[in-house]
Amino acid sequence: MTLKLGLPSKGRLMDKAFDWFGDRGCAIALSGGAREYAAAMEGQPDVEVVLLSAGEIPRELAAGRIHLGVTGTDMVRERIGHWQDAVAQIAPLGFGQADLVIAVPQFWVDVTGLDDLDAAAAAFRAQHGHRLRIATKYHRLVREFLRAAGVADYQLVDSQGATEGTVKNETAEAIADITSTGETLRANHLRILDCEPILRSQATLWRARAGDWDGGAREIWQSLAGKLGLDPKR
Ligand SMILES: Nc1ncnc2c1ncn2[C@@H]1O[C@H](COP(=O)(O)OP(=O)(O)OP(=O)(O)O)[C@@H](O)[C@H]1O
Ligand SMILES: O=P(O)(O)OC[C@H]1O[C@H](OP(=O)(O)OP(=O)(O)O)[C@H](O)[C@@H]1O
Repeated sequence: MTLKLGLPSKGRLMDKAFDWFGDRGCAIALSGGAREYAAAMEGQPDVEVVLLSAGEIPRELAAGRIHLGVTGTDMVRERIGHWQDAVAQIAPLGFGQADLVIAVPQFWVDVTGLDDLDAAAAAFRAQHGHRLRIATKYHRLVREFLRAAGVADYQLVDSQGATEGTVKNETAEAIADITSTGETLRANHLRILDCEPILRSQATLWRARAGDWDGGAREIWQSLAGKLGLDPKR
């Protein structure tokens, strides 16, 4: 029996996740070449490191195919309905911080807050005969947020990457995406709406509620949690 730990398979999130475990005495290293999606935790043959797309880790956790996983809060909340029923949040990891925000063109000088967006959306529909388009990959989170804010006259258009470019490309009037430094938004002449972010996200260690925990995985996790200084009961 092994404990399956899902980690992001590339980029900053992978490097920082490896560092986080390494800093706590559980070094993880790629076990094949740099391009082979294989890694192992030193001295822990009972922990199987599974490298996955950050966006797919929520699904694997929810299905119980991995016991533990590292991915952003945004990914879990967007991709798992009733996420608390499917996963337990073990610990925020202190990296991958980013805010999910709504941004509009800088030249929309009359639109600063959510009320203005609502008004602009109604005016847009009256003028153009279709709803204002907001490009995003965070459909669930944006819908919930705008419903709570009373903004209804919009439509979401799916954008799985380069979302900030959709306004210039005229496939959307506004966007909702993750930002950390704000550079990508500024470079694309967009301005964040003056309101709380939809979500403040960071990389987090999650535990699957489903899956096979009884054949030894629970004990491996309890031992690993001790090494990592985490609460094994979470
Ligand atoms: N600029 C950023 N700064 C910090 N964290 C970020 C930034 N952009 C994205 N993230 C976080 O990184 C995680 C992965 O996001 P992203 O959408 O970039 O996945 P990806 O790189 O496309 O990965 P994959 O394609 O493998 O799913 C998310 O939790 C997200 O919040
Ligand atoms: O506020 P900033 O510091 O400019 O960061 C924001 C950018 O970072 C993420 O993109 P990433 O580089 O991860 O690539 P992606 O767009 O392909 O997901 C996100 O989608 C933004 O585009």
